[in-house]
Amino acid sequence: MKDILDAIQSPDSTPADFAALPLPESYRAITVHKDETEMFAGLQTRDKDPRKSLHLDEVAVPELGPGEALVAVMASSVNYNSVWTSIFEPMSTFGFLERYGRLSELTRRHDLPYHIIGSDLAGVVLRTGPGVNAWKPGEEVVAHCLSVELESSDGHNDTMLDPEQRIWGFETNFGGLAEVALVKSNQLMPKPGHLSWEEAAAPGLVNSTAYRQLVSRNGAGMKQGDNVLIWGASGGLGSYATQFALAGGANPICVVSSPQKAEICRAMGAEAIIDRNAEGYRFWRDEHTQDPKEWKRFGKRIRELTGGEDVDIVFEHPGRETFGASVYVTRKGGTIVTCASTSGYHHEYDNRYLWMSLKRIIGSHFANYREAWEANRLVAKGKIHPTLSKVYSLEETGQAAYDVHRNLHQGKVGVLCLAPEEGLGVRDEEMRAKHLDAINRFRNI
Ligand SMILES: C/C=C/C(=O)SCCNC(=O)CCNC(=O)[C@H](O)C(C)(C)COP(=O)(O)OP(=O)(O)OC[C@H]1O[C@@H](n2cnc3c(N)ncnc32)[C@H](O)[C@@H]1OP(=O)(O)O
Ligand SMILES: NC(=O)C1=CN([C@@H]2O[C@H](COP(=O)(O)OP(=O)(O)OC[C@H]3O[C@@H](n4cnc5c(N)ncnc54)[C@H](OP(=O)(O)O)[C@@H]3O)[C@@H](O)[C@H]2O)C=CC1
Repeated sequence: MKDILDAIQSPDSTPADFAALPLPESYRAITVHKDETEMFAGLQTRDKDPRKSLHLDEVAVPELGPGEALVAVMASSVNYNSVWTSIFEPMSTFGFLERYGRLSELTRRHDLPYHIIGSDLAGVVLRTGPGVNAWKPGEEVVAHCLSVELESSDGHNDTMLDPEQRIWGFETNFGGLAEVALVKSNQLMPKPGHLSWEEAAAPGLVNSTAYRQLVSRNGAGMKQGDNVLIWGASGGLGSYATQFALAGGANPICVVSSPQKAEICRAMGAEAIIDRNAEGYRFWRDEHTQDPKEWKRFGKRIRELTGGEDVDIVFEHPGRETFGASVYVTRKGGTIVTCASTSGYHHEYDNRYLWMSLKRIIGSHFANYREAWEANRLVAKGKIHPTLSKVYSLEETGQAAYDVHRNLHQGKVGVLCLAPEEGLGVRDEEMRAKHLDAINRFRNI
């Protein structure tokens, strides 16, 4: 592993040097264990502690198949799907690995008693499998997390519709929170040269998801001037949705839960901000009953901020807690676009406000190949910036996931894998200098 790191850090290394480097037999990786899936039985969701279930293990390097690449991972990031994996909710991810393992001789590799997690990476290609021509050892890359087989025509127009669509590092093994990762080569994209390893690893999953959900015609198809209500506007998804809204000439109405988070949204350029904590919205009177008066109070607040307009789009992900309010405050003909249900997946809303006002609910999930590429291109062009706040070592991944689980973080939380320190891997200092303030906006707050 040391030789690999030395090659990555040497400016003189050539593709041939990388191709000639022997692969290690094993590497360090963050895992959950199949024999521990019941460890939190009986606990409330918030009390399930990722620090207890996430392990740092030495694991074997997987066999490389056709169309695949092994990547030396310099940095990764924590996504909420890793939190779900670590607390075994809504189900253990080992069921996904077993199902994938049944697909073919080659996919059987994924069905192991340990699951190497992580759905983002920035690093360097070490080896490519047969049939890979577009990528070579030594190339600096990021990887998006869409894994598809594309054997069915269902996914040939929109790769998210492939019946064998999976999220790498969540529904497949050999993810990015590790020193080495196995990906399909069409997950690879060029690493933006003006970013460090940990900055480059931060946007991938959430940036691509927010792009499809908000910008793409497969999602809400946001246009100039749209009022966009963004829940968790300084969080993982929300910090990119806010940037897309601002960059696309829309008007984000950012919902956050503290003055500090409100300040971050202001620093990004948003003006309409709601501190849901300070304003004390209680959309649920009790576990079973919502309070439409609170929906209305929330709607009035939005109208105050927009000069009397309702929102064209709601960028939804909290789910049960907020969904009734989201449907209510959407304008006639508007769109609620949802990609998650952090607070509960059984939503309740008053359907009269949906059908009588001709609103639409759109389900959105990650991004297709093209959308992920377009989202990465915007980062590479300095139009969208990483929202990295804090960086942990690989050993500390449990703590990093705990922070995200307990909503103690801002934006994105990074993890150094092979990178010995922060700030390495920048290749375009001139471009970086132009965007430095924006790149550092979330740091250490
Ligand atoms: C990029 C980052 C993303 C995120 O962070 S997202 C947030 C994290 N993700 C989640 O929380 C989602 C986790 N996944 C799940 O909870 C489950 O994954 C799903 C609920 C999505 C699906 O459940 P399942 O049990 O895996 O799938 P089924 O489709 O219900 O299949 C079970 C059996 O039911 C059959 N079936 C499906 N649809 C129908 C139908 N319409 N009529 C009759 N049968 C149906 C299937 O074929 C299959 O059958 P057979 O077991 O024999 O293979
Ligand atoms: N389908 C897909 O492709 C994807 C789905 N997801 C899912 O989306 C969800 C969010 O992910 P991500 O943005 O990375 O997570 P983060 O935790 O980084 O951000 C979410 C933000 O939502 C806000 N929030 C949380 N709970 C509530 C609530 N009950 N009511 C209102 N606001 C709330 C919080 O902001 P504040 O406290 O400031 O209001 C929080 O910071 C997760 O469930 C994740 O699994 C994520 C990426 C892709």
